[in-house]
Amino acid sequence: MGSSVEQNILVTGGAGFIGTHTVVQLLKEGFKVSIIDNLDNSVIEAVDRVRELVGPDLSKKLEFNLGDLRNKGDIEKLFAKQRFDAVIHFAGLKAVGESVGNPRRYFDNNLVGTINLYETMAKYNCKKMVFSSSATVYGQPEKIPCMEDFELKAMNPYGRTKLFLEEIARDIQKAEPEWRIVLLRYFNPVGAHESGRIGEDPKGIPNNLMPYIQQVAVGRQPELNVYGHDYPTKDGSAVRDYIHVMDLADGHIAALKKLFADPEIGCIAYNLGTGRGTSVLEMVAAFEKASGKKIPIKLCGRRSGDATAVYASTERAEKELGWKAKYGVEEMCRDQWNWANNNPWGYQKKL
Ligand SMILES: NC(=O)c1ccc[n+]([C@@H]2O[C@H](COP(=O)([O-])OP(=O)(O)OC[C@H]3O[C@@H](n4cnc5c(N)ncnc54)[C@H](O)[C@@H]3O)[C@@H](O)[C@H]2O)c1
Ligand SMILES: O=c1ccn([C@@H]2O[C@H](COP(=O)(O)OP(=O)(O)O[C@H]3O[C@H](CO)[C@H](O)[C@H](O)[C@H]3O)[C@@H](O)[C@H]2O)c(=O)[nH]1
Repeated sequence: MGSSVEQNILVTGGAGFIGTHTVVQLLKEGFKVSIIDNLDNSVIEAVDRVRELVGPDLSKKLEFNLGDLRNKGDIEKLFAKQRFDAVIHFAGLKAVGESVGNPRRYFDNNLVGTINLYETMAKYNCKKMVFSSSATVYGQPEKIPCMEDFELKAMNPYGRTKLFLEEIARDIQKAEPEWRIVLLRYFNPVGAHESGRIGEDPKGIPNNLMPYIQQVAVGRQPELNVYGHDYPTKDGSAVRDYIHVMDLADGHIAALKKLFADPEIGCIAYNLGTGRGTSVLEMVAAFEKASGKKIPIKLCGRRSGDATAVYASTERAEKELGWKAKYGVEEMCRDQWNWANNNPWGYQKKL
């Protein structure tokens, strides 16, 4: 199982939703992990639970550093004291609506933070990077499934940061061919670790579908607004490619292994999705079945900027990374409910 030589991975944003799940898998695979996170959208309790999940021995290989990527000195401190073999870069802001109202915050955090990271990596000759991109770079795709070589476009400032950061990665690698960069375009990450100990815990009222459904199920919200019921889809609601966060975590391990194994990889994008589309109403029904709870819904108008149907072509990831999603919507809802039921207020003890 474990890697033959113990490789040391810097995980930015490792206290967050996808970060915590990936760190669990990295430690189990035998990697050493250093997290840097400013806890802007996460809590230290999440990292404590990662430690609890992997046990005391593997926990010794996990280090948490409070730091902000916008502050180059915070990154520099880490690189000055240890060698990193690669970086998995999750840290970033991700709320579409907030990015429309406050684009400078998004450009500062996501762009400046990432540029600081590249500068420091280059200085210390660490030139392997796995970057969190998003299906948002496909905009409103003209065709589905989305293939990695489709034309890219951004629909909002958040999406623009992902698009710019993809372009920046391609430019850096072109100018300095020794860089190896994998851009992972996540579709819609949902679910939680099967233990129910870690999961998604958004601050404030959730924007995304599954955290919202989860809060309705535990009584924190009265009903779900279904945005759009007149789309040209099977039931009129919009279709997305939901992917279990543990599958996503394993996708990062596969990407990392590819980075280490393939000197010719250059800078390449991979979709991480299941290749299957599920409508909002189908997701509600699946969650009701998994939880045994009724989710009251209100049919509303479309949410501005939403695409009708988006799902991934998974061919490239399957062929080149040897990775394929294992879980379906049933397991996603089962694990999301297990997390919600055990932690109705997320990582908070009580409100
Ligand atoms: N969850 C999704 O739906 C989704 C979809 C596509 C892409 N992504 C991308 O994946 C990445 C991880 O997403 P997530 O869902 O785990 O989000 P998250 O908010 O749970 O995790 C991001 C983490 O980064 C930290 N962070 C933010 N800015 C930072 C900075 N300047 N310095 C240090 N730490 C900082 C936050 O505190 C948080 O712990 C993000 O880049 C996001 O844009 C997420
Ligand atoms: O309360 C809600 C929330 C969402 N939806 C609907 O559920 C679907 C999924 O919405 P999400 O907000 O969960 O996800 P999106 O597909 O809109 O976007 C998410 O996934 C994208 C990748 O595909 C980007 O990464 C983006 O940043 C991220 O928010 C959409 O049709 C949306 O209108 C509702 O009906 N009610």
